[in-house]
Amino acid sequence: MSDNIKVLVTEEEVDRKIEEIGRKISEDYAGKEVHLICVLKGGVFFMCELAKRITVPVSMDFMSISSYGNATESSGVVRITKDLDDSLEGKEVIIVEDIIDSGRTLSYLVDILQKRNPKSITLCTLLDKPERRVVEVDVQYVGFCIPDEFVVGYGLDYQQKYRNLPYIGVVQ
Ligand SMILES: O=P(O)(O)OC[C@H]1O[C@H](OP(=O)(O)OP(=O)(O)O)[C@H](O)[C@@H]1O
Ligand SMILES: Nc1nc2[nH]cnc2c(=O)[nH]1
Repeated sequence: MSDNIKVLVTEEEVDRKIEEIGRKISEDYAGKEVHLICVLKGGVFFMCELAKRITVPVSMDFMSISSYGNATESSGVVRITKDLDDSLEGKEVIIVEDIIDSGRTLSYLVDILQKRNPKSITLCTLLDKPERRVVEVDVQYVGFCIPDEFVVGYGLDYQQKYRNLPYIGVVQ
């Protein structure tokens, strides 16, 4: 049986927002190059669309961190399941996420990636659930602040389904 999904952010709103963030990053990094790091799997749709909107030179790498498994609540356990391919030495790094919830994943990531000597690390997320924050994280680029509801679409899954929805929705 398929679930009923209530639309929270439409495809048009997501597209417009990504264009806006892409423009802002291009202005902020004018004359520089950016190295985008995608946190798999959820961040992949957002990062690909965002990369297309950035006008300064872009390189990309991918990393997988497991913090949730198939549950809808954070276990607080974060582990690297796929590390980056490339060095971060001297790079202007932007970590791209689909969502920040407790903040544990990004806090952990920033800690370990800072040790690899990037020139800078900034954080970019499509969605933010500020009410859920357990660990403080300094996020420079936020698409939408959303209420404390479990959302799917645009990379976000419910039991591995719905990542391919072109909008953000809530499973009813
Ligand atoms: O702020 P936090 O509470 O740490 O939660 C955010 C993390 O949770 C989601 O990943 P998930 O573990 O669901 O993996 P997935 O992207 O492969 O679905 C999301 O992509 C973030 O990485
Ligand atoms: N799919 C999904 N993953 C999450 N990880 C943290 N919050 C969420 C959420 O609302 N939806």
